[in-house]
Amino acid sequence: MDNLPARPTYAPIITDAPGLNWVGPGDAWTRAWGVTAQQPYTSPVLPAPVLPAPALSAAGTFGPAGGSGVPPMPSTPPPLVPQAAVAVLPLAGRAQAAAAQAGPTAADIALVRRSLGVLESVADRATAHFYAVLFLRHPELRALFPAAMDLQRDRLFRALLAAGQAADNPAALTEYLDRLARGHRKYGVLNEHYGPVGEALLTALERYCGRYWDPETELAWRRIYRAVSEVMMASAEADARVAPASWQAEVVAVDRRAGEVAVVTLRTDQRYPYLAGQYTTLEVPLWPRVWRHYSPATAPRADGLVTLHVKAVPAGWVSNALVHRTNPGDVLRLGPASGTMHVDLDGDAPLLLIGGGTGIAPLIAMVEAVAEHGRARTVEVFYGARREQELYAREELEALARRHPWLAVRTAVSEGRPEGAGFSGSLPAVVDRYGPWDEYEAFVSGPPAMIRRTVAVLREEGVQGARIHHDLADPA
Ligand SMILES: NC(=O)C1=CN([C@@H]2O[C@H](COP(=O)(O)OP(=O)(O)OC[C@H]3O[C@@H](n4cnc5c(N)ncnc54)[C@H](O)[C@@H]3O)[C@@H](O)[C@H]2O)C=CC1
Repeated sequence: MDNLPARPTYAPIITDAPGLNWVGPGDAWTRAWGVTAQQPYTSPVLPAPVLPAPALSAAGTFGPAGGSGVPPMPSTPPPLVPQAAVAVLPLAGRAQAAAAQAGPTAADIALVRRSLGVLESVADRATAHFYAVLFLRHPELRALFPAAMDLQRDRLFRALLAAGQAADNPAALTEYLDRLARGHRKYGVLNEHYGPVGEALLTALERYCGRYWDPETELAWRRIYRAVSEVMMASAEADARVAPASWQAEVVAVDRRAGEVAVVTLRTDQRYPYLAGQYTTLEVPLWPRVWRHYSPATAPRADGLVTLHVKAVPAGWVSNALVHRTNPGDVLRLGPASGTMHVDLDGDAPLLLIGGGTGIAPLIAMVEAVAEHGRARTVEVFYGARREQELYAREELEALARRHPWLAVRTAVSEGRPEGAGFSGSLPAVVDRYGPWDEYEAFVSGPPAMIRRTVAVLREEGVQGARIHHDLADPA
């Protein structure tokens, strides 16, 4: 314990925002989150860096998507020792335990992949069984998860698949788990949660792998789960030394625009680190533990403000809360930024930025980043919407183009008649008309179908895959 780092202190950088300097019961945060004065107060600004230990879930994994139901942190952080994750899956015999402590082998990976293949067709039922077992045995863990578990179930299985697929590429797996662990800190996951999660997982696997479940497969899963847990605990611990688990963000403006879109500006309690083009995860007080992705539409700013573009989608819990029920003074929470869509500001390759609907947000942030810090380079923006009146960011883009001669902005509408110099047609088709783009670094953002179609068009035009960037996990 002596060699644990000193607990970091986070000083709020914003001192003039009434909602942001939480100090205890009765402040804006506790009011927003409905925490009563009687409840033990856990500082949202300075969560104890207690080696939080995610269990595979949310942004694509095991484990809870927890938020306000963060359990009280133990007063003494559990030590992070290599054996910690082994203890999460107690084994019957000593020999078995020793076998499980060995690192995963190539044969283990093959067995785990085989069982994932078996599970694919029953993923829904297996995941539901996993959660049922978990909550039955450990009802206290239910509070870490959102009320509606549908998306959560899908995420668990996708995370298992991703981990299984990357299992024989240690660098890729570690990178994936590191990201996962950082993203899971906001859920309030602790080291001690790994045990119950691992047990429930094995129970569900055993039930749904049928005749493909045998002692070798079980041992393979134990070894892999142990390795995964260790990496995640270590990553979470390392992250806790340098960053909070989440950021409080006070809403300073909500600018409602056409097409059910709102431009929401936030002031975070302390510097929110991100690169232009990346996305954040966001939770609203109305729907605790439900997190959604949104891309900042501004490059990181000196005043610390972060602007998001949000479209209220039918039955979208978070998006409707943001567009219709959020006002200045409300306090939201942000998770750490993620995503590989960002520009190399030292480069000078021309950029092709293709944004559909609110997918234009991260591309505006990139244009700002290039304008502020980049080198001279050509930047071509294609901005599409279904109808002319839904081009809610058009004026902003045109103002940027007037200011920067290296920037060209073209708009396209796929339904109805375009105004002025705008194009008619789907965004991928319009982009196709303007090629060739093979010298360009392309960034594509928007609805998944539009991204897929645009990536296909760019590939047909000869743009190398490595030069096409987007956030879609599976563009195929
Ligand atoms: N980093 C990213 O990739 C980001 C993605 N988004 C996503 O962007 C989407 C925006 O949604 P809306 O504003 O409702 O967009 P929308 O549905 O109104 O469509 C926007 C544009 O995409 C085109 N499009 C839509 N479906 C298409 C298809 N199947 N083939 C070709 N083109 C198609 C439309 O013609 C239009 O030009 C959301 O799903 C949001 O999650 C938002 C921000 C960042």
